[in-house]
Amino acid sequence: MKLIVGIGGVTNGGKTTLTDSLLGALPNCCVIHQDDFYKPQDQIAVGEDGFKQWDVLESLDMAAMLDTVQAWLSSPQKFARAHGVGVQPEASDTHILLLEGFLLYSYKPLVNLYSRCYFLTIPYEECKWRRSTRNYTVPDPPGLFDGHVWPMYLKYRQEMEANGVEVVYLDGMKSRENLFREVLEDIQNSLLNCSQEELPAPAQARPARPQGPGRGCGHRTARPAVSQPDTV
Ligand SMILES: Nc1ncnc2c1ncn2[C@@H]1O[C@H](COP(=O)(O)OP(=O)(O)OP(=O)(O)O)[C@@H](O)[C@H]1O
Ligand SMILES: NC(=O)c1ccc[n+]([C@@H]2O[C@H](CO)[C@@H](O)[C@H]2O)c1
Ligand SMILES: [Mg+2]
Repeated sequence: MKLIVGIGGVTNGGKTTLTDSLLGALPNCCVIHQDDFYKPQDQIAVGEDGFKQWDVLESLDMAAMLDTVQAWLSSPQKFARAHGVGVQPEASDTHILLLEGFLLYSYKPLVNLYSRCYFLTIPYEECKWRRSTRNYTVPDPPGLFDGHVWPMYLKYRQEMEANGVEVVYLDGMKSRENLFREVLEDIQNSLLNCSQEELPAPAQARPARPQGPGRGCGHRTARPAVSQPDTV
C-alpha cells in the first residue's frame, strides 16, 4: 500500500517541524520538501511591487518535484534505499511519502495523488512574528511580508478552496506535541482503513468509497479484479 500525505499550509505554520516528527514515527516513510525545488535566484521574477516573487508557483520547478514523486511511486523501495530510509521487514508492504511545502495544493498534477491533505494555519500576527525570527537563504527585505508573502498566501488559499481541494485544517497554534499526536493518529487510521480495504471482499457487497483528494487510499498495488458472484 502506498500513501502520499501532504503537509501544507501557511509559511511558518510549522510544516517542517511537524514533518520531521512524523518522519521518525511512521514506517517506511520518505519525504520531499517543496522548498528544495526553488529555481535559482536569478530566475525569480521581480514584480511590479519591486519584490522578488518568492511566494508564487512559477518560482518553483514543480515539474521536477512531480518527477521525484513519480520516482517514489514507481518504486518506493528503491527510493527509500536511495534516500537512506531503511525498510522495516514487519511493515514492508506499507510505504508512505510525505510532501511538505507552502504551495502543495495549487499544482494540478499533484492534487489527485494525495491520500490525505493537511493544511496548517496560524493568524496573521503570529505568522508575521514567527517569520521575523527566521533566516532564509535570501533574507526578507523590509515590507516583504505585508507586500508579498501574506497577500500571496491569501490568494492561493482562496484559489485552493474555490477549486474544492479537500484539506484537513490544522491549528498551528497548538503545541508541537499535540499537532504531532493528532496527525500521527489520523495517518495511522488512514493506514488501517486502507489495509481493511485490501482484505478479500466480504460476501456482501460494500458501497463504493468516493474517490478524490483527501479521501482515497490511492496507489495501492494493482490487484486482480475479484470476480463477481453469478447473479443467476
Ligand atoms: N506548534 C508550534 N508552536 C509554536 N511554534 C512553532 C510550532 N511549530 C513550529 N514552530 C516554530 O515556528 C517557526 C516555523 O516553523 P517551521 O519551520 O516548522 O515552519 P514552516 O511552515 O516549515 O515554515 P516555512 O514557511 O519557512 O517553510 C520555527 O521557529 C518553529 O520552531
Ligand atoms: N528556500 C529559499 O530559497 C527561500 C528564499 C527566500 C524566501 N523563501 C521563503 O520560503 C517560504 C516557503 O518555505 C516562502 O514564503 C518564501 O518567501 C525561501
Ligand atoms: Mg519549512
